Amino acid sequence: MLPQAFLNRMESMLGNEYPAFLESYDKDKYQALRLNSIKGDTAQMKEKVPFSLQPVAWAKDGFYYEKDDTPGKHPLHEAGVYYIQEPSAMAPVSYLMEDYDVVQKEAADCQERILDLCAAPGGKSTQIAARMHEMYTSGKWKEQGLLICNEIHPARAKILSENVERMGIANAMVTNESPQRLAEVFEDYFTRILVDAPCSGEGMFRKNEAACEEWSPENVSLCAERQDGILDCAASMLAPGGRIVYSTCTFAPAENEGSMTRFLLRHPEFRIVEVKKADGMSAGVPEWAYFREKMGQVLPEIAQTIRLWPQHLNGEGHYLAVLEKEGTLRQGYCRNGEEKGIPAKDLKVPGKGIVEFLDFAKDTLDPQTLAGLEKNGTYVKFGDQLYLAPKGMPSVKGLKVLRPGLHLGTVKKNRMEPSHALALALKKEQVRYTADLASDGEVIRGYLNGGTFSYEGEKGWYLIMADGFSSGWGKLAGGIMKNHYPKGLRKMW
Ligand SMILES: C[S@@+](CC[C@H](N)C(=O)[O-])C[C@H]1O[C@@H](n2cnc3c(N)ncnc32)[C@H](O)[C@@H]1O
Repeated sequence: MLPQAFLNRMESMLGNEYPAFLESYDKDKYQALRLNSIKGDTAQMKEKVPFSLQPVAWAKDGFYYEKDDTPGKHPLHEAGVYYIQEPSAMAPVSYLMEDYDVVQKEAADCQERILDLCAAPGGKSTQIAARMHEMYTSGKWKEQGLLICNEIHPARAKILSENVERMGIANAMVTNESPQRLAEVFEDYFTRILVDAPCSGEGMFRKNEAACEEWSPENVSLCAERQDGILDCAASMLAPGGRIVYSTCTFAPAENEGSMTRFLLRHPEFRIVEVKKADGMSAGVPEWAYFREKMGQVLPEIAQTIRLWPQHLNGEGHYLAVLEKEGTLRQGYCRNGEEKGIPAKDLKVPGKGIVEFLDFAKDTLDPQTLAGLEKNGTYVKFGDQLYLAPKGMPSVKGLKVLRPGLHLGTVKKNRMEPSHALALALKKEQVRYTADLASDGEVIRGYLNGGTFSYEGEKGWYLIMADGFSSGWGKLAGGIMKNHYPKGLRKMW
C-alpha cells in the first residue's frame, strides 16, 4: 500500500499528470542487465547470452530482458558476463563517463581518478569500470585510471567487493569508510565522483516493498540532510575542473531539486551542466526545491537536471544532476601519498615478495599477460595476500580497505594459490591452459557447485571457461579437474 502522505504530495506535484503516474504502478516492471565489456566484445556477448535483449536508450550495453527469463541463475552471470541492474539506474554513469571537454583535454595526460562514494552493491561501480576499460583499450586514455568504490556499511561493502571481483575489474580499490573520513584523506583529488545518494527510495516502491514500508515525511527530511553532508564531502574531494554526478531513486523534491539548490547556494564554485536528455527523460523543476516551504531562492539552472518518470519511460523513478567544479584539472592531492608497494629489497625474498607469484605466472600465464599486469600496477602485500594495486594508487594507510586492487592470490609455503579475482580478470588467450565448457551444460553447473570433473591434458592450473568466459580455477592432475571455485560462492542450481 502506497503511503497516503506520499500520494497526496505526488498529486500536488504532478497535477494533470497524476493519473498517468498512478497507472504506471499497474504496468509490468522492467528488468534489465548490462553486458560487461571488460569480459569481451559486447556485440558477441549479446549473441551468446540465451535471452532476448532490447536496448536501454540511455545506457551503452544496457538491455531489457523478458520477464520470464532468470539471468541471475545462469553460469554466465557467475562469469561476470553481465550485471542485473534497474534500467533507470544505468543513466547516471552514462553522464559521469561522457567525454566532456574539460576532462578530455586535461586528463589525456593526467590519470583519471574516479570515486563512487556510495557504491554498494556495485551496479554503478561496475558500469564505471567497464567504461574506463573501454576508454583505455580504445586508446582514448593513456592510462587505465584508478577507481575507488566506497561503501559505508560493512556488510554491503563486502557484497560490493564480491561484485567488483565477479566483473573482472583490475583497477579498483574497495573501501569501507564514511564520506567524512575519505574527505580527510583526499583533497581536490578525483577527476570524477558519483554520489548515488542514500535516499527515501520512492522511485523504487514498485520493486522494493521495504522502501515503501519505511517511508515517512520525516525520513525524507533526514535523507535530504544526510545528502547535504555527503555532497559537501564530495565537493572537497573533487579536483578543480572535475565532474560530480548526483543521483537518487526518489521523487521527493527535497532530495532532488532541493539537494541541488542547497548545494549550489553553499558551493558557488560549482555549476549545473546542461546535458542531452534521452527520449522520455524530463527536466527537473526549479520551484520544487521549496516544495513544502514554498519560499527560497529559485535557481533556473535546476531545469537542466533530469527526472526519470515511470509514466514517461521504461524504468523506475530516478533523478540525476551533472555538476562541474570551476578550474582546470591537475594532479590531485592525497594526504596519504602514493602506494609504494613491496620494498625493492624484499621483492625477491621468498615469503616476503613475489617469487611464488612469478613461479605461478611462469607455469600458468602467457608472458605478455604478466608484463601487461605489471605495467599497470604495483605489488602490495597484506599478510599472505598478494595484490596488484593500480598504478598511481594512494596509500591505504589508516583506511578500511577490503580490496586494494586486483587480488592475485595467497602465498603458501613455496607456492602460490591463485585468487578467484585473478581468474575472473583473465581471458582465454592470457593463460596456458583452459577447460572450455558449454554454459548450458551440466559440467559447468557441477563445477560452480564445487564438483570435480574428468578432463584430459597436462598437469597444472586451468582457467575454467563457460562459453569462452573465465569462471574460476581448476587444477588438473591424473585426468581429474580439482575444483578451486570459492566455497562461499558455490551454488545449488
Ligand atoms: C542508492 S544506494 C547505492 C547503490 C549503488 N550506487 C549501486 O548502483 O549499486 C546508496 C548507498 O549509500 C549508503 N549509505 C548510507 N548512508 C550513508 C552515508 N551516511 N554516507 C554514505 N553512504 C551512505 C547505503 O548503504 C547504500 O549502499
